[in-house]
Amino acid sequence: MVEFRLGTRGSPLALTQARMVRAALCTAHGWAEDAVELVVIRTTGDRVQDRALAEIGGKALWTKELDRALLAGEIDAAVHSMKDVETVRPTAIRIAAMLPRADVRDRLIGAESLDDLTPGAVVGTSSPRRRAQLLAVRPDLRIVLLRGNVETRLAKLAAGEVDATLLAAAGLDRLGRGEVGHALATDAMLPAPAQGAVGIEVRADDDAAHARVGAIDDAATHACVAAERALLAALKADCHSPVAALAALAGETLVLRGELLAEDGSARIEGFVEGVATDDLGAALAADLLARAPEAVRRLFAA
Ligand SMILES: NCc1[nH]cc(CCC(=O)O)c1CC(=O)O
Repeated sequence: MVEFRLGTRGSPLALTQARMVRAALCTAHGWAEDAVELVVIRTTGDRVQDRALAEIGGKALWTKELDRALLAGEIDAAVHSMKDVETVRPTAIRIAAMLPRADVRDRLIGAESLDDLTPGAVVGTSSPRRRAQLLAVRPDLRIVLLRGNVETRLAKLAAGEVDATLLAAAGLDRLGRGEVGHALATDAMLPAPAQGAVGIEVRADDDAAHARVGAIDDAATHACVAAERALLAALKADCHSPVAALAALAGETLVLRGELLAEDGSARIEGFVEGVATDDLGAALAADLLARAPEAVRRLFAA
């Protein structure tokens, strides 16, 4: 008997993550696997493959159709890569849980390290953050747009369309491609806010779904990702902004690192704050970074 309907995108990574959520729910509640039905929903981001996502209009590319299904009662919860979830969500929807976070790092594929990329190498990415971070250390690189799901990007690399690319370790690992590429230390390449985290959203008024999903929440991941998202929110930025952030918990203390970049990598402002995990940390770090950013960078944010 179906106890719970879980909405997900249909990409191989999304499906893998949805299956992980299903397994966690079944374990937590003693359900058989068929108690959780996976409902595949196609999003704008899945449909439009030929343009930079930032161009399509940015917001809600991966969430709008799942939001609609959730609010219409067609699904009880929606699974997302938290990295792709806007900071401002409909008030009728809330994040009920996050799975334990995976490897947060980016992997470089096509060279052993950033230093090993040949002069003028062509690196494919559709992420303004990765583009800016690459150019900050290697202004000689040619950064070109590379889109598609993880397997598509790897195929384009294999076909010689680009010399190298960067992908999240989390996605590669979850797809069983853990052998691909070389992980970059977070000091060299701070990840995107919420990278490696899978979140589950429910309707704000659905207390039953909230309780069921809340049972699988990883509190440490949730606190760290909330802090990273608070920084992004305070900057009025989104996943198409040249912003990196990573939080870590040491006991009760949360350390939030962040980075703003000029789109061409010509400026890079880094900082960190620490304290009790609240939204104030993100706001404090945003204010500090903006205060130290040159006008050309500040203009990109908090507009
Ligand atoms: N923006 C696409 C996206 N959203 C989540 C992941 C990977 C999994 C994750 O970071 O949680 C990816 C691909 C990538 O950046 O390599």
